Amino acid sequence: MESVSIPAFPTGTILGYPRIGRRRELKRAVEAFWRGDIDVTELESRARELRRATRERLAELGLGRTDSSIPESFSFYDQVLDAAVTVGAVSAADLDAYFAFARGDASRAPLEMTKWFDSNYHYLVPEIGPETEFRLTGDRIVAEFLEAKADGFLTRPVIVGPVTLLALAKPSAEAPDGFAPLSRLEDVLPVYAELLGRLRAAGAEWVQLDEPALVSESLPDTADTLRAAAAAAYGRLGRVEDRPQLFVAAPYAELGAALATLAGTEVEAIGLDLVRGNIPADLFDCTRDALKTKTLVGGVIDGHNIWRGDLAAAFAKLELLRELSPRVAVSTSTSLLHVPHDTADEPQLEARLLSWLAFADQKVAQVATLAAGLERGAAAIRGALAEASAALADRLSAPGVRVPAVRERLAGLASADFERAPYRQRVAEQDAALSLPALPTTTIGSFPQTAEIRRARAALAAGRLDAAGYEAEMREEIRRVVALQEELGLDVLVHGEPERNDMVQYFAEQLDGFAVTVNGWVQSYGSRCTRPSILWGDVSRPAPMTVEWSRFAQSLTAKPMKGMLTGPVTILAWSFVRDDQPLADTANQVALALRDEIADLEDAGIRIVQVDEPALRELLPLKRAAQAAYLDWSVASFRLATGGADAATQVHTHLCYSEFGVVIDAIRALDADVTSIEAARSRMEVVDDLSRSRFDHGIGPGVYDIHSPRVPGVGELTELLTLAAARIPERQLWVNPDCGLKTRGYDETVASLRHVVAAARAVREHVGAGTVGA
Ligand SMILES: CN1c2c(nc(N)[nH]c2=O)NC[C@@H]1CNc1ccc(C(=O)N[C@@H](CCC(=O)N[C@@H](CCC(=O)N[C@@H](CCC(=O)O)C(=O)O)C(=O)O)C(=O)O)cc1
Ligand SMILES: N[C@@H](CCS)C(=O)O
Ligand SMILES: [Zn+2]
Repeated sequence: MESVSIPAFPTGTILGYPRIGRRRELKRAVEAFWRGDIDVTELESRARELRRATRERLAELGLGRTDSSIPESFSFYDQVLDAAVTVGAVSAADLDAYFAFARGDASRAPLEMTKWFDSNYHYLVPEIGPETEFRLTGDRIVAEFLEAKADGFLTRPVIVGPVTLLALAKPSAEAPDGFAPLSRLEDVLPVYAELLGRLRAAGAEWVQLDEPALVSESLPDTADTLRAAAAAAYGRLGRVEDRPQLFVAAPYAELGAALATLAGTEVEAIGLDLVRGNIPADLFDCTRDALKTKTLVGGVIDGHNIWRGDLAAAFAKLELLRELSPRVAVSTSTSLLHVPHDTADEPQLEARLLSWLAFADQKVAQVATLAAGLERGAAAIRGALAEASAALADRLSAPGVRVPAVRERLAGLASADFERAPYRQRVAEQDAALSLPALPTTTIGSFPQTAEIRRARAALAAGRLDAAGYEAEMREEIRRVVALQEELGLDVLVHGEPERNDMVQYFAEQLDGFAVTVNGWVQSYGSRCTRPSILWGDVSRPAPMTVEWSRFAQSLTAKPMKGMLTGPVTILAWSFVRDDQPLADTANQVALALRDEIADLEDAGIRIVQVDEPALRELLPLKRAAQAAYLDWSVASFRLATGGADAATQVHTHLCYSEFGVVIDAIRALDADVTSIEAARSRMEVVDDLSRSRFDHGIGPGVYDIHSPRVPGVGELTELLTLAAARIPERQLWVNPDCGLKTRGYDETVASLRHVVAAARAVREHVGAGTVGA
């Protein structure tokens, strides 16, 4: 390519934008399509309108219309599934087939879903084996580029890069033991090459390839293997003739040694996460020389959090980056997928708090400001930098940010506050208090959140229903759920969590130090969204949060009713958390609030309390060097939350949505009396990990996957339970689904739980007869 014809990388850009829609238009459209209320033409038309509105909005906020600065990052469900479809690893001829991979249908189970790096976004895990045939099958990425072009935009197509796609895939059922999907790199590269050619032919000047796998040390492939793959991939793609310029983005952590690898390839631009990572200082001369020819895209605006932040410091990082290359651009550290659209949608928040925040649209504007600084010099943006600094100073010193009583209580903690009575003593006291059968059956907490429940909550918020009316409806629901569980024959009951909009937001709404949003939706997976709360100040509990619901539920049954709390790590993981003090301190503040709640639950006669920590694995740092310290404080905060519980109170915890092998020791260190854990999709693999680590507390490996409407048969449940019973001593084994039932309907829930109880009874008889594992 002639150097004169190379289009420059835009000075300011973002790695991606929320795609669910400012008012969750995409959620409503795809769910309407799934229900059969709209047809595919209507779905496509609504999606097109959403993409059009997004481009217009981004241009309005300061990104260029025709300079490739607007990323084309739409997806109907998930970007990993999209990339797998594009290269033919998953063959989905139409949207029905596409959604079937995500949600399952009569003929197939859904693809596995797991956490996207250390975020609360979940991607679908493609299955790739030696038999997978790669060919360019999906053309949506080209079509969306052309659609934008027809609207007068020159956008930048975005796709998950080949290394990350393969590194995140799992071996197909046909693959031999030890097979690594990344071994198919050479076969998938021609497809990416062909795609690049098509995009160039369509007029694309830059393409963004997302390669977050390159920053992770937590994937099955080692960092060395991933780097070698990147060298091969971008060596090969760099040589494609007549292609767009390549922008390889590496969000979520520091690129480290992989920066030198990318520098040694033909890619034209490299995206660095400068929120999580630093500008490398110890580079070899050859890398320094190579980087001088690249555009370095500094991800200095945090895509993962909602603070307005220190804009002057961000600009200083860009200036430092200029020492490595004369071509520097500004970007977000990650896609803005993880943050809500616009602070203007939250007029109910205090103006002072609002002035500290930047949601996606404010971050785009920040990018535009810093780009102006890069182009015209710091003086041109001095005012904006000073305003951001003033807001930051205000945040750090505002009332409520540091509350002396909270700090004194934390400072007074002793090691005994993190310890319960010895486990053997607890077992004896709990056995006497609870008299449970062998292999007790239970559920994880939530029962289906029906349309009626959500309507009642919406009516309460709109003032169409008063608090007493709302409470009466929730009590009625709890009555129904308790009666149902009695009828099903479950042993440990739950109240069903109908009163909770979300397992984190519900608590945030009642704790001091948090604010919650009304429209701050963030995609968690597919059409499912959450409104992460904003943890801005010192946390304390003005009043009990769950006690009256649990007391009421317990009054309806003689069986033990589990109190249900969300643990400190998960409350942090699924909120936007203050960044002015160590997470460990914030976690302990939340833990103390939960500790008081547990004491109140005990006083109300609750004998089992579950403290959910599904996000324990999610927050694990991607870099190994940081993992031990994280596990120390996260485990400590759980122990602080539960450490005040009486020996006779049975403390449960629940974990889901991740690979747990790497945190097995931490799970043991939580010292929960019973741990329920996702296991069905991996056919109880986690049970092996646990028994290898000599886990001797109670364990409830989930026996069926609640992510699918499919009702598991008694036979398969019995088989899975038998597998578990062969590895876990009878006194330890509990029987439960993988996770809460809030996203399921009642028909499948009742049928599934009936089968679970039947399977537990069948296996109990075998265990009693001593035949399991024989
Ligand atoms: C368990 N998981 C969770 C994660 N993160 C959380 N913060 N919470 C979780 O439970 N991460 C890991 C997993 C998987 N992730 C999710 C995420 C989201 C859902 C889910 O079911 N989300 C619901 C929204 C839940 C909610 O906030 N409900 C509110 C508002 C409901 C609503 O939309 N109301 C309508 C009006 C209703 C009517 O009139 O009919 C409206 O506002 O327009 C509530 O119940 O009050 C979702 O639908 O996306 C599950 C797992
Ligand atoms: N108690 C919660 C845990 C979800 S991870 C529920 O049942 O929905
Ligand atoms: Zn769960």
